[in-house]
Amino acid sequence: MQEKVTDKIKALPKDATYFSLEFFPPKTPAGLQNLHARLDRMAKGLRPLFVNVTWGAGGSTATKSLELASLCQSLGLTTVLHLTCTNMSKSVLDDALENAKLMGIRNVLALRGDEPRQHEYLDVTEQVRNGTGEDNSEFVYAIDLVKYIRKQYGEYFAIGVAAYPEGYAETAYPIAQDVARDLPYLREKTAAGVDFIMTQFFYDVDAYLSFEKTLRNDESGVFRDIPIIPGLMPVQSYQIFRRTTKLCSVKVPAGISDRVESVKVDDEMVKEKGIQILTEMIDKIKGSTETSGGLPRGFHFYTLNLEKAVAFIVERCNLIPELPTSDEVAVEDEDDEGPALLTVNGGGASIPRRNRRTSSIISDPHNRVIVDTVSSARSELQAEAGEAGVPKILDPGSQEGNLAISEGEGSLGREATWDDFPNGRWGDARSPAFGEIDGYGVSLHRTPTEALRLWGKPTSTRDISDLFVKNAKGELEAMPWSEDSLNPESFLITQELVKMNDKGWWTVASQPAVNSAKSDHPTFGWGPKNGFVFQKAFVEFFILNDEWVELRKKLETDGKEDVSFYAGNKAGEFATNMTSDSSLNAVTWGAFPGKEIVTPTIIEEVSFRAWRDEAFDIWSEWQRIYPLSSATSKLLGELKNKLWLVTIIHHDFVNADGLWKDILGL
Ligand SMILES: Cc1cc2nc3c(=O)[nH]c(=O)nc-3n(C[C@H](O)[C@H](O)[C@H](O)COP(=O)(O)OP(=O)(O)OC[C@H]3O[C@@H](n4cnc5c(N)ncnc54)[C@H](O)[C@@H]3O)c2cc1C
Ligand SMILES: NC(=O)c1ccc[n+]([C@@H]2O[C@H](COP(=O)([O-])OP(=O)(O)OC[C@H]3O[C@@H](n4cnc5c(N)ncnc54)[C@H](O)[C@@H]3O)[C@@H](O)[C@H]2O)c1
Repeated sequence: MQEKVTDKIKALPKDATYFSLEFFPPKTPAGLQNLHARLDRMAKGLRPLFVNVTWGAGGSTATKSLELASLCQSLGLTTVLHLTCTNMSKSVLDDALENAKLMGIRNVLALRGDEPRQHEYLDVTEQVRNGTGEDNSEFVYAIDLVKYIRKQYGEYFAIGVAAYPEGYAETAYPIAQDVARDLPYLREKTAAGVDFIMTQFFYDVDAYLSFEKTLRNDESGVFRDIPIIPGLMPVQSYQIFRRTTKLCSVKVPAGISDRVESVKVDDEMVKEKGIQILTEMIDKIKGSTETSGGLPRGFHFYTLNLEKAVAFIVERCNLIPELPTSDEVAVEDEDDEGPALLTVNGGGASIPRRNRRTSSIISDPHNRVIVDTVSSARSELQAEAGEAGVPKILDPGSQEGNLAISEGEGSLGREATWDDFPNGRWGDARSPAFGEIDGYGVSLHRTPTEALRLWGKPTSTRDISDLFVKNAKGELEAMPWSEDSLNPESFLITQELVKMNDKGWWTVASQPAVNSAKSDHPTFGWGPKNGFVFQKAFVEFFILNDEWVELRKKLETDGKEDVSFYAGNKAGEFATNMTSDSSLNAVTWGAFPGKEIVTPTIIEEVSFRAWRDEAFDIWSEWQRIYPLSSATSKLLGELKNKLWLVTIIHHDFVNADGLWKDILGL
């Protein structure tokens, strides 16, 4: 039976610090396998007090979230399962709570999720999935979930809720974020039986401390001695920083934004600056004891399933707890479940020992490197031991070794942090971070009001083409598939994108070819200084079935030598000209002094398939903002069944016009 996080916090000395790590269910099976290794390493090297597992709004990740929660439990990590309550069947909720209990989970973060949808917006399949046949209208706000869990499970679960230090951002209504407006609701929600509060991330520490003070001094007294755990988002990359702060309406104080902006073309420097910024933020919060409620200070990290930045931050801030004494640690046997660890005495170099269960991921090329490294490192170790003539002492704790690996030290560290440059969300599908920005599931990232403002009520394919054309010209800031405006590099191919969209080949992603640019190039640059970066042109777009049949013939004859393509539709049909399902296409790569070639963007079948499903779900998400009987809902519903999503990669990156002129005939 696992512990409640509140009991673990209570057991700490009052002046102690602790931290928690949040993970989301990876999009691909390989991502989950790699997260397993990562979680294991972070559990041993960083020793968080607990971990959180996110939940896709509307129950969209129900199975995967429970799977990940179970993995965390199996690694001995105290787990907080997030749960949302709107737009999903009560039976999904009941199953989740029951499964959580069966797994021994004692902690739930009770959330609302998206705004509840009205009946006239739900189609039949949705009504079945959402259980609108069963009445789930009792769930409108998170407080309803808190009350429900208390009613059904008494004190079994420790219940946490979300709070917003800068005020809740509700773009559906034209009102500014306002802590004072939220306060009565947060008070009521907390009084309904809440044990701890976790906050939205922020970069403005003064705003956070003022929020904390407001809560502690609230005359109701409900916040006086409840754990309030500030949320922190490490700066993983410039793009992710920009995107997440914008999506969550998080303010960035000028001092912080200047520091990140000043190094934005150097990914390593961005990460390093981010580590410094977070370290300073944590130190300031640690130093502010008068609003801590007399409780140990906790910090919650939104990891985005990456490890390097978090490992550095918790180490620099001295948040990693001491190891238990040696008699509390059981020595793991080679046949045990879970990787055991070998450490050279006092040397800080640790070597994960593979066991049967983890051997299945050896088929992954990245992990193959790990295994090779392990065996060579092991023989080095043996040789060393032989020369010295004394056997090395095993240290199964090996916190330092794991920490060094999480921070990227040595060849094992390079393998642990191989996905540390996720340029855009869509790096390598084997990365646990692949394809996500918050782990809350498929979303328009817009409220219905905002979506209507942007995209209106299209009733014909011409209307849809017009929206895509405006987006390609930079006149419309977002489309359902591209939540941000196009990157400056896309303006090199504006004419081509406009032509495609105008003829109804609706583009959602693209890049021009680049036959080498300096890594600090204002438009194409990324990665560390003094490097050179390259790109193959690619374009991804929706196309109507009949036109795809024609285009495919052309690709298979004219383009045979120079292009790879992947195509798929909502019904699950799939087409490619690649001969093996394991072949991949590096479309962006960089050569940097002292480093192997870095390939941050890879297009391959597994990532295409994962994205294809999501891309068609986004059509459904868009459709859902219109009443079911409306012409727009009908149009979007029909279109998603008639379209193919196609990605075409042009390999001859020296010929910058090749894709657009020779292949697509634009
Ligand atoms: C730490 C954290 C973790 C999260 N994890 C997830 C996750 O795993 N999956 C996911 O989908 N989302 C997650 N979210 C996002 C969350 O679901 C959304 O922000 C959601 O829109 C609001 O959820 P809530 O629980 O804060 O809602 P609520 O507490 O219901 O509040 C929502 C808004 O309604 C207002 N309100 C509350 N009660 C009333 C009332 N009676 N009358 C009028 N207004 C009221 C509140 O002031 C607030 O403005 C997370 C957010 C945070 C901060
Ligand atoms: N083929 C795959 O395997 C795969 C997998 C996942 C995601 N994706 C694509 O990546 C996109 C999001 O990933 P990201 O966050 O890394 O992308 P991003 O937002 O960084 O965009 C990638 C590139 O596409 C350009 N772009 C954006 N919107 C466009 C549009 N409407 N038309 C033409 N070009 C556009 C951007 O300017 C940028 O250069 C998805 O929309 C999807 O199309 C592809």
